[in-house]
Amino acid sequence: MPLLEVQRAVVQFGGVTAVNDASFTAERGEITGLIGPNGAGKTTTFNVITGLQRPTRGDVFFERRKVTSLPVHRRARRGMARTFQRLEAFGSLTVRDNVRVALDIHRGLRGVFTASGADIDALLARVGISAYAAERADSVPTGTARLLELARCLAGDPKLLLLDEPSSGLDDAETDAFGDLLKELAAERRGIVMVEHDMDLVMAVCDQVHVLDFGSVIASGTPGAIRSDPAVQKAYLGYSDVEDAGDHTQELEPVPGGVA
Ligand SMILES: Nc1ncnc2c1ncn2[C@@H]1O[C@H](COP(=O)(O)OP(=O)(O)OP(=O)(O)O)[C@@H](O)[C@H]1O
Repeated sequence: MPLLEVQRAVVQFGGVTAVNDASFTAERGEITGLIGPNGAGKTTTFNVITGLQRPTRGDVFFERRKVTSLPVHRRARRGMARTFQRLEAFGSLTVRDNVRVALDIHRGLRGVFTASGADIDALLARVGISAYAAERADSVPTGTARLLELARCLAGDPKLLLLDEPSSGLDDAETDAFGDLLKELAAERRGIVMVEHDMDLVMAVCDQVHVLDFGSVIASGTPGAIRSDPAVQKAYLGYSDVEDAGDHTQELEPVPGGVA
């Protein structure tokens, strides 16, 4: 039984169908990629999973239980954590105090109110931002702020991590280290679902990839299968034929002005 199951989700905003009968799963211990061109419905799908958006139709199951109508905080309490495309840390607090607050909130829910320094240090070290501990969160580079978001999520020891474009702002070396960290987190039996535009990262770390286009899941499979899927190449590159796509099949980079 999958950790997460999205079943025939539909989200309509007036006349716009942002998510169109989308079904997919994510497993414990695996990294699942959710990819697709701009406007494909990825963020809306995340909102449906976490409870920010009630689907027009369809359901979400987490650990076999239907959570479609549960509010965000109750899903969080069951073990879902999410980072946002837009950064959410407290800008005027230090990086260290942001992690402290996150730990206090999560532990407070369990009746323990003081985060130990060692726990904070461990989380900062885990995501590789110890050097920034004393800096204000609004003064650190974007990539560091994204890693801070991840540390804040991990403070709750989540079963499912939903990451919205986590590598944006990271340089190549940081992205490689981040990929290794994701694999470690998955090896701890967490499920990870990642919306990500960096196809090299997606191809390197994901166990399964689901491709959204105009709100529909047009392909699901391993990175290798996805890369050679003609429907995916068409959505990303405007090619309908694998042969036509030529060397671009290795890249899967969205074309500027392509499907939006
Ligand atoms: N609150 C809203 N009201 C109306 N339309 C919306 C709303 N939110 C999203 N949409 C529309 O739904 C579609 C899917 O948007 P969504 O942000 O989920 O796509 P996305 O795949 O995350 O895009 P991106 O890669 O650019 O972040 C788009 O056409 C978008 O304009």
